[in-house]
Amino acid sequence: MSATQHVASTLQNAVIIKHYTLAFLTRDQNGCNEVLLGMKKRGFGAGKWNGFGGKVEPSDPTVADAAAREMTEEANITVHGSDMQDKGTLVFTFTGKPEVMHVHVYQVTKYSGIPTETEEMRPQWYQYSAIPYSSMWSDDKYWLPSLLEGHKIIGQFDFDSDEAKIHHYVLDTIEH
Ligand SMILES: Nc1nc2c([nH]c(=O)n2[C@H]2C[C@H](O)[C@@H](COP(=O)(O)OP(=O)(O)OP(=O)(O)O)O2)c(=O)[nH]1
Repeated sequence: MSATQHVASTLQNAVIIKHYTLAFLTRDQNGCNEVLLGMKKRGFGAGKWNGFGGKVEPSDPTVADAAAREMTEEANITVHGSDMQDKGTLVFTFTGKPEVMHVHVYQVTKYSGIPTETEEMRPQWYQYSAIPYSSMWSDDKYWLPSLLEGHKIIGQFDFDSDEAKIHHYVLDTIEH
C-alpha cells in the first residue's frame, strides 16, 4: 500500500476528523530563498517554530481562505486564499486520542504588510539552509525540505501519546 493509500484509508476509517491548515510563506531575498516561520507562544505546539495555521472554522468559505485568515491572525500580514498553493496533506494521530488531524498544507508567495508578532506567534524569516528543525515538530524534517524544493507531500505520522515520539510514518513526495 502506498503512503497516499494509507492516508486515504486512515481518513476513511476515522471516527473523528479535525481539519487544520498549515501555510508557509516564502520569498526570494537577494537570490536567497527564505521561509517565514513563527515561534508558537501558546497552546498546541507552544515553544516550536512552525508555519502558520490552525483549525478550519465553519465560517471559512474555503480551506484556502482558512489558511489565509490564520496567517493574517498570526503574523499580521494580508494574504488571499486564492494565492494559496496546495502543497498536500498531512495526517497526525496520537496514541489514545480518537481524533485524526487532517492538515491541509499550503505555500504562498504573495502577501502585503510586514510580519509582526502577535499573541500567538513571533515570526522570523529563515534561509532554507538554516531552518531550525531541532526546535520544530519532529516530523517536519521528513517533509518540509521536499515541500520547499517545490514538491507536494502526502504523509501520515503516528505519534505516541506524549506528542513527541513518532512510532510510525508513511510519506509520498509527488515530484513537481
Ligand atoms: N509543522 C507541523 N505542524 C503541525 C504538526 N501538528 C500540527 O497540529 N501542526 C499544525 C497544524 C496547525 O497549523 C497547528 C495547530 O493548530 P492550533 O492548535 O494552533 O489551532 P488554532 O490556532 O485554531 O487553535 P487555538 O489556539 O486558536 O485554539 O499546528 C506537525 O507535526 N508539524
